[in-house]
Amino acid sequence: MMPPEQETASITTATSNIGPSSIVLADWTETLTVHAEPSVSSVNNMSSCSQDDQTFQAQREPVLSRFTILTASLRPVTLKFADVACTVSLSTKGNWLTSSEPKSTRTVLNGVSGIVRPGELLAMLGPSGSGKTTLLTALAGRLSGKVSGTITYNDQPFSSSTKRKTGFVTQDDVLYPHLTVLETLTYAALLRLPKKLTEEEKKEQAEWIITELGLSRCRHSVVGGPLFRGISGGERKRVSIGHEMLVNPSLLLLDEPTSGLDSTTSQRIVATLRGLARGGRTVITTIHQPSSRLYMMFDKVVVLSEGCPIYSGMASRVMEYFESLGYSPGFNFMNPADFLLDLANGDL
Ligand SMILES: Nc1ncnc2c1ncn2[C@@H]1O[C@H](COP(=O)(O)OP(=O)(O)OP(=O)(O)O)[C@@H](O)[C@H]1O
Repeated sequence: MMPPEQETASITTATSNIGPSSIVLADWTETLTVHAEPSVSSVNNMSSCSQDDQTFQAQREPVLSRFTILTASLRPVTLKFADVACTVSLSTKGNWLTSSEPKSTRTVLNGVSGIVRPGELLAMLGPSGSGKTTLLTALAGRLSGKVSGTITYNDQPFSSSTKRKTGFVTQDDVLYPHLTVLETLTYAALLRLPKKLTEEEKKEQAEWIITELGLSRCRHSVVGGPLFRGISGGERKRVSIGHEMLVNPSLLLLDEPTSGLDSTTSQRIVATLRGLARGGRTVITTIHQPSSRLYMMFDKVVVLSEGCPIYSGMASRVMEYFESLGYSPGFNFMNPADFLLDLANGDL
């Protein structure tokens, strides 16, 4: 049921809001702007991936030199995945509860394909257990050995260079509960940024992230943990995203960045991700049940049902595609994400 990728249209949609000078990330309490990024045309005119990247890079350089150290290291990544499958072993040996059983396997992903270019935000949708996290982990290069199919980054296999360009925000973030937001990001900056930067420059980058992600109000609050209260869930997610943003990843993958958050905070986080994508990054996120407002911010979606793709392509074309197959929502104004989840659950 998966349609072919329709790339020409996707690029136009994905980049239509890119401005030449600055990008508003999200409407947090502070005014948030991110440095100048590539012009619309630099991404719109892409024809092949490698050519895309060269054009993109060439047009970025003069602009980048005016901005932060973080932006200057950006290297666009085009991620392609084809026929990705993953099988896991279920039981290997018996224990005192169960008798010894023959080794069995389960296919948790099967035949998933897609492409995400710099400037695009791709969302993976599907019911719980459909394989979203597994696919995200595979795309982050963290499932080697268990995955078949092809996953390439600028037409190359995963490498240590790709790893350096990749940020991965997991569902269960690991942050030190006793540190404040400022301390968390400053220590991360001191440890993770290149040695060629001075301590002052590294601290500046941590400050920059705090402003960009609207964390100024809670900069001196402790992160907290299960045993004592700290910052809110949404702020915590933003600290985790900031932690990965510090190394200015060209490829950013996030597992459920909006889980447990109210719709306004979720919208701000997705707007931030979209802003990061518009800055020339390739951004991929899993998401459970996005509202229609969130759905509209996605450039592309991959919809999984029991590990199999039922759609991979432009977010804006999904209804049109399923209507052409004879599936349509019962009424006019249905959230596309709800419709897709009903389909993936086999409820339509
Ligand atoms: N190593 C493993 N061993 C056994 N089963 C696994 C393993 N990894 C994944 N699975 C199974 O694969 C399926 C897909 O898991 P995955 O975490 O990718 O789903 P998901 O769509 O992200 O779910 P959720 O939305 O609930 O987080 C699940 O049924 C899970 O139990």
